[in-house]
Amino acid sequence: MDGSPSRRRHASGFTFTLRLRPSSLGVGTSRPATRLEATGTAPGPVDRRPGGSIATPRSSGDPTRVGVLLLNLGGPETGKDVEGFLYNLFADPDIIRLPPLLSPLQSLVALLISKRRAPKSREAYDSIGGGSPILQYTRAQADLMVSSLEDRHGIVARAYIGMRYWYPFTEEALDEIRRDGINALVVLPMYPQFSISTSGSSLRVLQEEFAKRSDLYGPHRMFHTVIPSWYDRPGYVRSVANLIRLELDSFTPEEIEEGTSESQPVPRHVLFSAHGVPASYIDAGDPYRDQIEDCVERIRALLPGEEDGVKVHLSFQSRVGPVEWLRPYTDDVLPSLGEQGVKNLVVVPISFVSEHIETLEEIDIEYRELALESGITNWRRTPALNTDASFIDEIADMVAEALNGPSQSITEACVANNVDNLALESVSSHMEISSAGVGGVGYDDALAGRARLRRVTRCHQGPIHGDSNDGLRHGEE
Ligand SMILES: C=CC1=C(C)c2cc3[nH]c(cc4nc(cc5[nH]c(cc1n2)c(C)c5CCC(=O)O)C(CCC(=O)O)=C4C)c(C)c3C=C
Ligand SMILES: [Fe+2]
Repeated sequence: MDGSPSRRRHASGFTFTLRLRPSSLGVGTSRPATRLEATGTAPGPVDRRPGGSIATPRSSGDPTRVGVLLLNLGGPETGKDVEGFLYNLFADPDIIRLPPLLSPLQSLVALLISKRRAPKSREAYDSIGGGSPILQYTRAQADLMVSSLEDRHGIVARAYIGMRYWYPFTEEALDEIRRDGINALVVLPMYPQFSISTSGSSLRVLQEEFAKRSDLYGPHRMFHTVIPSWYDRPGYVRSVANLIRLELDSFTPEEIEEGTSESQPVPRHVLFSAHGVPASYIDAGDPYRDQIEDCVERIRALLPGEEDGVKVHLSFQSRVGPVEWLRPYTDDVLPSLGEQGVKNLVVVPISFVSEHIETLEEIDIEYRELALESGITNWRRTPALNTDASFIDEIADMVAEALNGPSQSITEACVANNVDNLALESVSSHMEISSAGVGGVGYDDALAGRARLRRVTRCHQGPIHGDSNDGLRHGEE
């Protein structure tokens, strides 16, 4: 933006003007800043219309104060956080959804599973230094995005981090947003592809908070818009492709020769390893697998093809518990590639934009070991995008476009992505809970095996989710 007013037309025909003005709202910057200011003039009740852009709440007449809320999963910072973090994760009905009759037991189920899983999980965190780096990376991304937003678009904004399962929780971020008087909020899940279990779950929390306090978060006080997924953004796709090309180029002529045989004419292989979800989520309308496949295809199009000696594969990692997850599983694909004579492999953690336990431990330690045992001798892994400059600019561009383009409310984003289409229907009267056989998501077979997810069509316009757990959340005072 160049400081001159830019006009946008709402789908409904209402026009308002965004103008840049000097301001002191900059975060972490001492130079003269500019403020995105909306100068919508028409009086009236509410100027956020479906499909319209973010504009100033009419009743206040305040200048627009822009906030960007980055949503992420969160992770334990030390070994003693692990059990509480796991409890919060398994208490989330978007991770384990019990049949309605059993939903009062969600906390108990979460308690049993988190207790059982904690030692193994703690060991994994110990192997990467004792805690998750996800918050540090998200903070760095937030700070750099704020600078890029100002440098590239002249938009001064504050960034907030809302984690789903550990500090700083989304509710804390909302407190800050309110204290800072933010009245135009862009909600950006740090998951490129939408899943009901990740972005959907975080949006649910926001929706609940907004519904509880419509006096604070209603459109007369604060407009919001959501960027539900962004796996198809050319800048993001290019950034990932660039990282892969760097790794592909690092194979030496000797390695290329070693990787070329009669049984394996393609010397270099790329394995996109996406976080899995239970297969039943996809049956219930979770767009995640389609978005992963589309994303991989877009990146593949920017890489050398088979004729240039590169072959691309996709698999799914990190499954938990006894239910069927998206296939093929990464731990099946690695041995299979080894059997096919693959020697040179670049693994790409495709659903993550920062390093954490599932890149640093699961891929770098467990899968690497499996690959080497399987005969894949020359192992590479692309780093997560982390603070990659072109990626940071891309998220800043997304935010700028979201502020100026048609808005999408949380409810609209949830409905468009089938959030709340999951409900468990128990097909058994046998509903005992036992920790025996609980291997992860596995509340035991009595629940997992004899219950199935079914598709329901329920589109809430108010609070989209009334059956939250009992309010007990580990980590909270
Ligand atoms: C796209 C990303 C993710 C999806 C989809 C997802 C679904 C999902 N995850 C679990 C269970 C666990 N996830 C855990 C950690 C974890 N998961 C993601 C991302 C996605 N999860 C991240 C970024 C992290 C790491 C956070 C960190 O600490 O760095 C864990 C805890 C680790 C462990 O004990 O293995 C569990 C458990 C389920 C059940 C699920 C879909 C239903
Ligand atoms: Fe996960």
